[in-house]
Amino acid sequence: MSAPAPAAATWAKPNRCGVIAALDTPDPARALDWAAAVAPHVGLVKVGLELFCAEGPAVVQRIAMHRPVFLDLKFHDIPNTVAGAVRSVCLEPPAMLTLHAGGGGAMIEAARRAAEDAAGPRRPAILAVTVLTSFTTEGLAETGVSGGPAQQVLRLARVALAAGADGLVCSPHEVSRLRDAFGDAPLLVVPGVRPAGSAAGDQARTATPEDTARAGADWLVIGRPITGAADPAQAAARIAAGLAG
Ligand SMILES: O=c1ccn([C@@H]2O[C@H](COP(=O)(O)O)[C@@H](O)[C@H]2O)c(=O)[nH]1
Repeated sequence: MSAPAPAAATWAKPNRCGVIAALDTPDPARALDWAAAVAPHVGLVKVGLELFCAEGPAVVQRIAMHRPVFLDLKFHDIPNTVAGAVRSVCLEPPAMLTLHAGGGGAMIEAARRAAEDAAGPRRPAILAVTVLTSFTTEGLAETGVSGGPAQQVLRLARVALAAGADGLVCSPHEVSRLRDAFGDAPLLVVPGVRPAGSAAGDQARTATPEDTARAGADWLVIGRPITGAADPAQAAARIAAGLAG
């Protein structure tokens, strides 16, 4: 096991684009094995709905022994309820947490305030998920949103950043447009990343790690290309080396 990380690491914008490994499994032992294996090669590890719903908050603390945790539960509810959920997860604050930008400015402001009140300087970064990376233009139109993902991502980003979000979750396809519109300050955390030759699976708006980093991403969220590899540590090391190069 690598050296224990603080239960809640403070977050900051990285100097260079880094990797967050998504530990998507309902099995805590497997998640802990993956976390230990990839820890030397990644900046954070992601606990998402699958693991959190299976194991609850206790698993977050165990995973955080390896790397700081990006808690990706994508809150979306009325402001009062989201503020309560943020206070609950801030009993042991993760490094970053997510909510849906579509929840609106009042919800995001309430989340930010709750995180500050509950965790002070140890508060997690508040990241607003814009348009899920599995959406195509057609899929988005089915939900009543015309104009395509890029336009909607920019619209939601404006709301989220004005309401106090520290950063955004977007696909590789929107990174450079967000940088043009909002500059360097917002954290851009980007799933839908696929090393050359990896299966896209259900991801629709994808690009390679190198191209996504060049576009201006801060963190790449990568799951199956790492956890589905025969050797997850080697897969993570290869991606990290590609970014360093
Ligand atoms: O728009 C989004 C928001 C979050 N995710 C999460 O990222 C990982 C990606 O996993 P892969 O196996 O590399 O596809 C996964 O945990 C999602 O919940 C996303 O994909 N898109």
